[in-house]
Amino acid sequence: MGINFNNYQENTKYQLRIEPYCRRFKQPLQTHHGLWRDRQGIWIQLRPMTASELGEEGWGEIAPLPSFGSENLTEALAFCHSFGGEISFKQITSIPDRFPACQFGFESALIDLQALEDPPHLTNICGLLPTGKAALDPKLPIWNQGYQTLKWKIAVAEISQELKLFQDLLSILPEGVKLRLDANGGLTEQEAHQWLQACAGQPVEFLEQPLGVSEFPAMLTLCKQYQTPLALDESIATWQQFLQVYHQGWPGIMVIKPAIFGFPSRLIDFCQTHPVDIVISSVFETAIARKMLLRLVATLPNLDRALGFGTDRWFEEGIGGWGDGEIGG
Ligand SMILES: O=C(O)CCC(=O)c1ccccc1C(=O)O
Ligand SMILES: [Mg+2]
Repeated sequence: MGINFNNYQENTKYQLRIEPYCRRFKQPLQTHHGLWRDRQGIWIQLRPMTASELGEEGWGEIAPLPSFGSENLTEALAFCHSFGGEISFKQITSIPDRFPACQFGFESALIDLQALEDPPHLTNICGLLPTGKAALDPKLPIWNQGYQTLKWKIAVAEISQELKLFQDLLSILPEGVKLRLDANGGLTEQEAHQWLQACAGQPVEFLEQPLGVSEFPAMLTLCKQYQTPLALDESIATWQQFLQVYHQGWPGIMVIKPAIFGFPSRLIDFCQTHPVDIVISSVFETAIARKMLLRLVATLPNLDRALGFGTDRWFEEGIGGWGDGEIGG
């Protein structure tokens, strides 16, 4: 199923409401990009201005991530305000590629207006461990929430120290659980070799973005040298980068963050016509964007890998798309 907007909707103008938000994490997240304490973004609401078959209102969320190449919050907010409280279907489908988070937010709101059924709840989620030694605390709730896949950020401390922590982590990893290691582009080539050697024979699903965006050829080489699969994230954060990497024949996994990837309809069209091994991942968006992500998950073919939605449990209140129950099964 692609996304078809009916003619009725194409001729519609919408009243636009803009609501910036800020949500704090329970604890900051340490990554190679730095320390992250809260999530700021914009909720938007569209209301058709003429009588229509559509719902009365549609919600979308703009959750920029400038460190991955999207517009920043100030740019997104100025863009939203430039419409003076009214926007047309044509204006939405013409949002330029330099506003990928806005493309996602506005098209999500159009899709929400079609009043489709609520997307299904999910179970195959990858949990997000705290960074560093904190992951080793056996009292962390995450160890008892039924996750079959857990992500751990690396490239934040000195490598020999991290490799030692990795061994400790492996020793407490429950039977059958797999790890995803995310370096956020922070390793040197030599360190990437050290990590991939340490991963041999271990329950590691993949190593994500070992090297920086400019080092694509080196990652292509690494892919061929080790059993542990590699995944690209920062390298394919924008649509243009994604297409380039795809056409250069990347044989590994691709982590897609729909909230910063532009129009959801474009992603659906691409995945329905090209075989790709993708992981859908969160950017700490809230429940409104999450609803669109769940709709995507229900629509995209061949999504066999756990979803990178473990970010929900980092917020103060439950905003997840699957209630407060246990995950897994
Ligand atoms: O993908 C996941 O499992 C969790 C999400 C995650 O790691 C993340 C969240 C926000 C910004 C960047 C990243 C990342 O994958 O690097
Ligand atoms: Mg990543």
